[in-house]
Amino acid sequence: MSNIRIKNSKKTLLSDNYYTLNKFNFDYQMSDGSWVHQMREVYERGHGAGILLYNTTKKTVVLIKQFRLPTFLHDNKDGFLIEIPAGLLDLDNSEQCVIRETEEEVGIRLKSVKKVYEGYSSPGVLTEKMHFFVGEYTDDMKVSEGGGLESETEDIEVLEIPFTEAVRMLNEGEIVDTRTIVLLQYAIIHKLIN
Ligand SMILES: Nc1nc2c(ncn2[C@@H]2O[C@H](COP(=O)(O)OP(=O)(O)O[C@H]3O[C@H](CO)[C@@H](O)[C@H](O)[C@@H]3O)[C@@H](O)[C@H]2O)c(=O)[nH]1
Ligand SMILES: [Mg+2]
Repeated sequence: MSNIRIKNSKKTLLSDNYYTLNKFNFDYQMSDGSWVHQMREVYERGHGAGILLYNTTKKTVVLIKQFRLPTFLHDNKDGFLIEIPAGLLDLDNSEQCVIRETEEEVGIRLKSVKKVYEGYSSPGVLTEKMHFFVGEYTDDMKVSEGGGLESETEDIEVLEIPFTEAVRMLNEGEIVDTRTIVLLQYAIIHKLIN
């Protein structure tokens, strides 16, 4: 059996307002070799990068809080979510993107970052691949208040909190953003802060 298990793919545009939603009709070869017809909707909004900022002296991390409409529409009472700083990749590479987003969102100017994972955000429906970073910060890297771009009507609260408090929030279900969960777990596993 060939590695390529789909054929006769036909794409139909459903929406291209801000990002792009397409419907795909295609034939899919099942594991037993038979062919079936399938339809899937796929949302294309590019790729993303996010970072866990940590300070080994103060034993703190920097997270952000912002309104996320989809969470408000489902279960998240006031719609505000605690997250890692993150953004959509423009034409730049993921390191440059995450350094730019860090300065825009939390006002910290990083010199270097470390990529730790790449992973699909929601592979059943989104094309997006997320690039995960960690970065060490110190107080002298603070260059502004952050808060996001006014031109994009971003409204971001910056939270610098003890790592132990972030871990408590993770364990008690107060942090419900998957990307933030992933990087806090990375920090625990790799003992970024002792
Ligand atoms: N007008 C309009 N503006 C939009 C829309 N969607 C997004 N935007 C604008 O695009 C900006 C995107 O900000 P970024 O910081 O680049 O992205 P992000 O929303 O933080 O996304 C990050 O987190 C997502 C997880 O929720 C990730 O999916 C994404 O890859 C990235 O890491 C928003 O502030 C907003 O101004 C829309 O439908 N309409
Ligand atoms: Mg963002």
